[in-house]
Amino acid sequence: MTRGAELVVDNVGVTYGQGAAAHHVLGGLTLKVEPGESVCIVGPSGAGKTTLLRCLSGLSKPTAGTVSYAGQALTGPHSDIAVVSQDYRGSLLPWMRVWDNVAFPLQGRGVKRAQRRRRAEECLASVGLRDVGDKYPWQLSGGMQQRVAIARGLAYDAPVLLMDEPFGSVDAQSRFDLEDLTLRLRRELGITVVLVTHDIDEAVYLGDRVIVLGGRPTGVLDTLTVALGTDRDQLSTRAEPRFAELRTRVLSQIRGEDSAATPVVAAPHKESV
Ligand SMILES: Nc1ncnc2c1ncn2[C@@H]1O[C@H](COP(=O)(O)OP(=O)(O)OP(=O)(O)O)[C@@H](O)[C@H]1O
Repeated sequence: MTRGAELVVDNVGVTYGQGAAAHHVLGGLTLKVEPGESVCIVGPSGAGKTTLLRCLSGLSKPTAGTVSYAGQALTGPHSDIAVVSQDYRGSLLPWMRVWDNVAFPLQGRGVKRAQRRRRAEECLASVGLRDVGDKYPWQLSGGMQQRVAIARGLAYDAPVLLMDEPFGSVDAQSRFDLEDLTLRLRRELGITVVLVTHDIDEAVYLGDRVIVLGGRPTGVLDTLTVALGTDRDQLSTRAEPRFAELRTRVLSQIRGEDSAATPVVAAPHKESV
């Protein structure tokens, strides 16, 4: 079961500033995301991953080219497209109870309170959180708060979920749990996931495809198909030789990009960018 429609980025360019101060971040960037696909986007810091995600969400308009959804150019936020960001602390409203935070997007649609509450509880249950609806976000752990942010992304019943480095601020165990949650939600709800991450292992673990960004201005450097099946497991999938091959390929590309940008680079301790 897949839902939603194709997202297409066609020859997109984004330039910040003007004249001598112009900074051409994205240039001629083209990619397509199929309904129900999980696509992970990696690239060096400052490559423009967040900028690209903002264009995909309709929150930013490209300077050149088009982003379209279901064959229509995006001119603003679309009700089919939900966004989950890294900064759950900034995105959850501390004075609202958890269920109200989750149901917040539905208020603007005129959904009645009782219905909002029911939907919020459903979404909280689907991210493994029950009996926390009446708490406040600050009464929950970081991992739980990020689950609440994901539940809010689901509240709209949007078939497309855009996630910007969503698990960057949680501990390692919560991160694994949230990765598995993302895989499960995608499988059960048939949603499309586009996820930006600095963690190459995470990109390979979660993606049907990994898109590597790079160049000046940034374009698509490589697209890897991750043929690791849909049933993935933190231990056995990561131990597969194919997994190691893919992460090595992505890492070497990103390291190449980094060393092109800065001649002196300290050796990273872990495979993240
Ligand atoms: N609103 C803005 N105005 C001016 N420059 C911006 C703006 N947003 C981003 N930039 C610049 O565009 C470049 C790309 O930023 P962006 O946040 O998209 O990169 P990123 O790949 O997501 O980075 P990181 O991996 O470090 O989060 C950076 O040089 C950044 O300083």
